[in-house]
Amino acid sequence: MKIFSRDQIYNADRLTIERQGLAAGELMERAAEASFNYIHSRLQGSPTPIVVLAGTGNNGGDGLALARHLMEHGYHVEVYMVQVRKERSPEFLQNLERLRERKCWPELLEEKGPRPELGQQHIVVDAIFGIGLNRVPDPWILELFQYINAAPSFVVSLDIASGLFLDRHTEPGQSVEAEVVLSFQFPKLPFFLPETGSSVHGWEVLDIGLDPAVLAETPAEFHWIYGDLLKPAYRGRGRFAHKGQMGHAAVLGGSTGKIGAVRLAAEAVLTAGAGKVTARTPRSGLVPLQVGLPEAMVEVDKGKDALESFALSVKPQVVALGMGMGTAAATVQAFTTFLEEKPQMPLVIDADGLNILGQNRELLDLLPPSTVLLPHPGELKILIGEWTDDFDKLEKARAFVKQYDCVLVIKGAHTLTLYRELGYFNSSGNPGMATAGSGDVLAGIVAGLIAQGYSPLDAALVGVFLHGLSGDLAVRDMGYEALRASHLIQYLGVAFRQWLQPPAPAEGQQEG
Ligand SMILES: NC(=O)C1=CN([C@@H]2O[C@H](COP(=O)(O)OP(=O)(O)OC[C@H]3O[C@@H](n4cnc5c(N)ncnc54)[C@H](OP(=O)(O)O)[C@@H]3O)[C@@H](O)[C@H]2O)[C@@H](O)CC1
Ligand SMILES: [K+]
Repeated sequence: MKIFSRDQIYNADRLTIERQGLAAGELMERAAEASFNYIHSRLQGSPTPIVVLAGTGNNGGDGLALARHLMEHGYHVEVYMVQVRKERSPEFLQNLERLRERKCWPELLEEKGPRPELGQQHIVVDAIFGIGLNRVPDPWILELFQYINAAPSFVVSLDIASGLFLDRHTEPGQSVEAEVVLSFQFPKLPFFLPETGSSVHGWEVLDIGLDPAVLAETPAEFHWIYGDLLKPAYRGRGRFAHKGQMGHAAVLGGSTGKIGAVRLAAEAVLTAGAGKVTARTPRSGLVPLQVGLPEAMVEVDKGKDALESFALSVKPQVVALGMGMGTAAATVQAFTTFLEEKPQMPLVIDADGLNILGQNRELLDLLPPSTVLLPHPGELKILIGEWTDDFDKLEKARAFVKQYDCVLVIKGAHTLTLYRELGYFNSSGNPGMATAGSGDVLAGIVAGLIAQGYSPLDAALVGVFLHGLSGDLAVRDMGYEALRASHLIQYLGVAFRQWLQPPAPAEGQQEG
């Protein structure tokens, strides 16, 4: 699903009005109706008091229109106009008039004066600012945000949590914290970034019927990725498939005490469907790997505790390297020689492979095109340098991807894959996956998919998604705490099956 920028949203809004011949206020009415339906389907007419806080622009207008629908359905609604500025948008005024016609006179909420009571029983609709926010709000408005955040009420924000900038950094504490954001037509970029995403506990995209042709023809820089979008990338296998056709991946890494990382990655390669895996480790890895993973072929290096050569006697379709590898001088030299000899297959690089690249930056120029790099935030810093905030991080990461023509997978709550000009946020996964070895499993899955013929970008997107889905399925049985990386491999088969199931019929439809 596309994530539009502010200009793109305003443009889609304008073109929809033109192409569909809509009257002024029609889109606002659709946004309000969709928000009403969301709230009404959950409250079912219960006497929960609802406090609507409306700014003076179109986001405020959405709030007023929603208040009208709620009142017409018998809800108890208190409406406040937050005087964020003197000017009022025409559609705000139109909806204010409609409320007054229904004998509702919203109270003005200004710098001075009382604040509404916000108790545990209240639902607060935050319609103070939408995507039009273009400067830091006045101090009294920031205080009002804090007042809302300190209240025990359930906060529903319209379109975006008020105070969050759509396209730049928001300082902590300068926005409303929403239990749920009802986001019109698209999710918004700040939902996915760790610094701002924490003010949005949940979000729902509500369709307000923006013109489908406009949505299709507008290119977006960022996308939100879920399973159905990835299905066309699936490469099935024919009835006559044999292991020689299902691909061969090599996993290079490990050091004494960290052989398990190679074992996890190699096991994930096979569980992701590759026909064969060869693990190359120091000599200390031979016994644990042969015993622990009988399906793997093992090549041992002359180095006892660390890899001293990357020279493989086999010709795999992909090489994954770096997990548990250490950064011993001999290993750095081996990695350098390997890259200087221009490897002819795609590479997947993780962990110490990334640390070595960051500390020997001339090696970055030797990476084959579309190499997949899988940094966690600490490794990312080594690659792209320090960043001041998440937007700065995005900019630096995108410049890095452009310079080195790589697929950069930034691991985190919404793992972000960057390739060429585009970014893809993943939708699966959970905090239980913040556990040792989780990254080794991901690297193995991605390599296993490339071995089977997936492009490096598709392998990264599908791999990240399945890894997260596997975590989501595993957590149902064992909870966050007990989840270990091995479970991610164990549940991978169920994750594949769930991914490939036909979509569930929409509500109200019968399977036929
Ligand atoms: N696009 C769509 O598809 C649809 C959009 N809809 C809704 O419209 C919303 C966008 O509405 P909007 O453009 O009127 O902006 P909004 O956020 O209400 O702000 C109002 C004005 O406040 C101002 N301002 C900015 N910062 C400020 C500050 N710190 N302190 C004080 N003032 C400040 C700034 O004006 P300025 O003062 O710069 O002239 C700004 O224009 C969108 O989020 C969605 O809810 C739906 O109705 C239907 C379809
Ligand atoms: K809002």
